[in-house]
Amino acid sequence: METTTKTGQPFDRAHMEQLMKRRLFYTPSFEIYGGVKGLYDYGPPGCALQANIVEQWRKHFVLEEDMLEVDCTMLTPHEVLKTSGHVDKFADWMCKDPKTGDIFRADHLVEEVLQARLKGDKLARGENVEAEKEDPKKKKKKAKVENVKLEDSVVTEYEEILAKIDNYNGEELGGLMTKYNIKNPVTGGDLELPVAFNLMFQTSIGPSSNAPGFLRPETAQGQFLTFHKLLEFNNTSMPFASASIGKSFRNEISPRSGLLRVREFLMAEIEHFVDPEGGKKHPRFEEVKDVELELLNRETQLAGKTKVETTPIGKAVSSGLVDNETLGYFLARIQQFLLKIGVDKKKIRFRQHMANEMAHYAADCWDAELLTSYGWIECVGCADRSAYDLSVHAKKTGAPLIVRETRKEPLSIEEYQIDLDKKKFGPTFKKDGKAVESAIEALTQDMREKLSLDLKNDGKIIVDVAGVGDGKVEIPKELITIEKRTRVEHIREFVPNVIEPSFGIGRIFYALIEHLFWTRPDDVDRGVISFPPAVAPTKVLLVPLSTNADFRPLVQQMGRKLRALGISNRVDDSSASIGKRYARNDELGTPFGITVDFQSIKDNTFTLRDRDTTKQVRASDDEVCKAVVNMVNGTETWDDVVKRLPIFDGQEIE
Ligand SMILES: Nc1ncnc2c1ncn2[C@@H]1O[C@H](COP(=O)(O)OP(=O)(O)OP(=O)(O)O)[C@@H](O)[C@H]1O
Repeated sequence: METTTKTGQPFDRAHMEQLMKRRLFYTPSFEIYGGVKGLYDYGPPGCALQANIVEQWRKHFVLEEDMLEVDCTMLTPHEVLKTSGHVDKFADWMCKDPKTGDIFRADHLVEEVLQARLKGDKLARGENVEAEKEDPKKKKKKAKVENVKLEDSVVTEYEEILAKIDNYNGEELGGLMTKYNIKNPVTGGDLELPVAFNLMFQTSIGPSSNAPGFLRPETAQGQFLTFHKLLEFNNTSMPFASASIGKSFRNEISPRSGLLRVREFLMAEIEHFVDPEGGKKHPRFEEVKDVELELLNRETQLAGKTKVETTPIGKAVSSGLVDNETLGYFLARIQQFLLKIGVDKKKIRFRQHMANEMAHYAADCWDAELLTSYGWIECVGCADRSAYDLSVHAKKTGAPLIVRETRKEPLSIEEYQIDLDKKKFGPTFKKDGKAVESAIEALTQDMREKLSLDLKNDGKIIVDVAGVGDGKVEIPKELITIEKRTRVEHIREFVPNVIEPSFGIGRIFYALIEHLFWTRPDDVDRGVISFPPAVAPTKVLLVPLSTNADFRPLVQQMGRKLRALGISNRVDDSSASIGKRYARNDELGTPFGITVDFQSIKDNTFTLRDRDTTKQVRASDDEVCKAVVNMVNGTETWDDVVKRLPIFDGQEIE
């Protein structure tokens, strides 16, 4: 998909990817062994950028909302993920070419083939179609674009299918493949119908190999399993949220699009636990209700369209489009976070999940999608997981994953209560006594009402007790009384619902770089990445004007001073021209440059250069450091700085 940079130029993915590789932002893992698809290593600027994104995330969510951060293990026993539903349902649809053994993810294949045919149709109609800039070696595996005109009605059908491509199950995808004659795009051979492929990596824990386990596919389960401990830690006060940052693993069928679909990735997840009664209100919703979001709702997609509506989140919640305040609150906060780290506002939208697309546990779900040259990509999922996870784990283990709350007003409940005459009960039923007693305790209120009448009318009741005699046990009125009484309940028990914003840090990392990458019109070969100072891998480049040894003490002094202030910096004292050295660091997204020149030796003043405008100011070391700290902390912008410090234009260094 063609996107543009901040200067309006077409975004050049090949250029950006080449820069990422050359400057070691990230690189394929095990490359000298030929690499493994979907696995990447991060180099120094990539590590620093990722750490800074995570730091901003912690500040924006964990600190601001007083969340309880946990770090749970990645190795998860089979039983946990069986209970959560992942063993049975965490799967994508894949189809195989029986002749070549090629494997495709079914929804991606249908999407790719239909998109290629639509592109071919445009070509045939003489419309402008963006040229592919992919590596020609990679192109082989892609669906071919052929110059073939389609019927208008077919174009509409294809567009409708693409708008709801995430909503099809395996059978429906198989139907589409048959109907539209979708084959192996490489060989044109027939494909088998889609089958489910579980995405979890299986392993065994311990040497005996009889304790099967998985690498976790999300961090969420660990948070659910510690819910009762966290509630206790939080002085049993609700609502509260836990948070976790850590690696997750998914054995993707066909990893592709660089960092966007990988097999190991960093996730940052929040589990916000909320009382299901009272409409899932959020105490801070007022603060965000006017935040406008671009919303693409379920109905629009089902109608085969992709039109977004700009809507204040307050309105989206009050109209019922977004299910509740807590979900709405987090959608707004997600957008605020993305903007803070530098994502382009014009390239964010929130897309509601369609019914089939929702994960097996979700009640409502919206994805924050970012526009990239690969199209709109889900970078944050925000789901209302209802009480699903806590309920299934509590049922399986008996752990109290519930909230017990003293009622403000005690609740009076009319109910049928049963008393047994224990003295007579034991001798009458002997070894079957326990089983009979349990069966009586399990009787529903409706059954108790009916049996109370039987007791009155017949002087006895018959109860079903599996495994005792013929399964029917008679109990005479001498052993039992059933009466309607009033019980006063002071404590309320409930299973909290969970709203879960789930961030894929790698996807955000990649989309952010695409949004911030551009080239200067006078030097199109050199990229610039306009990271906001807070997330930039390195904040300051220190450059002596030349290799003259007299500059060295001042460079060292400035480096020490910046480090003491917590500002990362790097020295480039190579013999390259100063303009070249700046350009090299524009590629790394370093926002500020400090030059040490002859004037610095005389009066301890330095020039401070802004990456985006290339403008400079000149001031004392203290003033320069203060300006940098303020800009990194976000209390000042470059525009503020140029208003209060003298502009420096005495030297042509660019
Ligand atoms: N294979 C992957 N590679 C990188 N990030 C991923 C991958 N799968 C999921 N994520 C990230 O984790 C977040 C939460 O995961 P979630 O289960 O909601 O994704 P998903 O709906 O399975 O994604 P998709 O439909 O794209 O496979 C996503 O929004 C995304 O940012």
